[in-house]
Amino acid sequence: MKRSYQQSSSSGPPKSKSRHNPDGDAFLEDESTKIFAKKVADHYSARTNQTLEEREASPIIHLKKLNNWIKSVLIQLYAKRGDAVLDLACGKGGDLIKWDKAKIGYYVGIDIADGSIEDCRTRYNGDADHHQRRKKFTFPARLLSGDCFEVRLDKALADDAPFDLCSCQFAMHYSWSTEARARRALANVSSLLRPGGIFIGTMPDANVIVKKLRAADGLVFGNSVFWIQFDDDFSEKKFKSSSPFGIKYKFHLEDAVDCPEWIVPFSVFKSLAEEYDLELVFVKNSHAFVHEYMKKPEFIELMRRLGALGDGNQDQSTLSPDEWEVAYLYLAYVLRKRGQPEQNRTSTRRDKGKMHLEKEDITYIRS
Ligand SMILES: C[S@@+](CC[C@H](N)C(=O)[O-])C[C@H]1O[C@@H](n2cnc3c(N)ncnc32)[C@H](O)[C@@H]1O
Repeated sequence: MKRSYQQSSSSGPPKSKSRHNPDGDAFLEDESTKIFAKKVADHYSARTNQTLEEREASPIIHLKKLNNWIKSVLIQLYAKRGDAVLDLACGKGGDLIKWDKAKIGYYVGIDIADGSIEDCRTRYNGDADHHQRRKKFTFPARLLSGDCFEVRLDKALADDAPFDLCSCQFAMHYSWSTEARARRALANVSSLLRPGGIFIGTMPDANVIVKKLRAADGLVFGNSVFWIQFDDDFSEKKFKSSSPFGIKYKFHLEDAVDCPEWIVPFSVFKSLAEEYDLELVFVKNSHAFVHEYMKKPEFIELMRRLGALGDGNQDQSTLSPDEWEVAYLYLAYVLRKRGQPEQNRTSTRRDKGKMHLEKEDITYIRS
């Protein structure tokens, strides 16, 4: 039975008036939720592609490389040849090469930021890759622009599902502004994954953020590359377990992020996911993730190639302590959709995608 977390929230977060309809289907959003979703979309849409030189000069270049390593490890662990992949909040398509290396069979990417989807399209086509011109991707693709934490995706993607793997990298926390959005996010993942399908992701680690908040003098903390600021509403630094949604903070990461985000208490995420038949395989803070997978030769070699810790040769540069502290703010998770995989899964879905995407091929889904 679905439980609503908002029943006893007479004070404290969330301030939002959104409500989960216990019947399950109708979700109402209030204006402030829409405004914040638009703020997030505008922020990411406005971020332009960097040249290789600009990227290498970034104060968080090694953190970006470390995050790419974490995503690559997740993809290498769970993506199989021929898989149909759904990339929720795909951004500018920064993971396309990783999917290509995993030899997936079909890719659907969706993001709320129109500008990012357009960049993803050009990157997929190989027209304007800012890193290098590369050979064509080997999998057909489809791109959509829309709010994947608000819109029902099962209808928009009826011809593309079921997916073998769903990925949501550094984005699930944007769904946690209200219970309705958090549920929509998980309902979308669950309804689109096949039984036995895998959901991989990365998001902020609420335990670490709250611990740092409590250790700080005021409501702001950070270092040379990031700061996090909570509103006065949270001056007591206490969070009710009955109100786990809408705990907003402002996140600034040099050369990357500057927008509102929401705390995702992992225990709530885990139990809400179970309501949608998604069972936890593992969760690991990024530090523990690095320690665990840096024991394996293939991932040590991948780290060397990506250069997150420097290239081990003449290059003396490496991840700074401040970047390593930012890495600690994140965790990686893997969930599995309950049920047994079907023996003979039909794969007509790859015919739905194209190998070259025109502007008109992008589907705009609006609520
Ligand atoms: C930190 S970026 C990560 C992008 C990509 N997943 C990656 O790892 O490179 C967060 C992304 O989430 C997207 N996003 C935020 N809210 C969203 C929503 N409601 N629906 C779809 N995408 C959303 C942003 O537009 C942005 O591209």
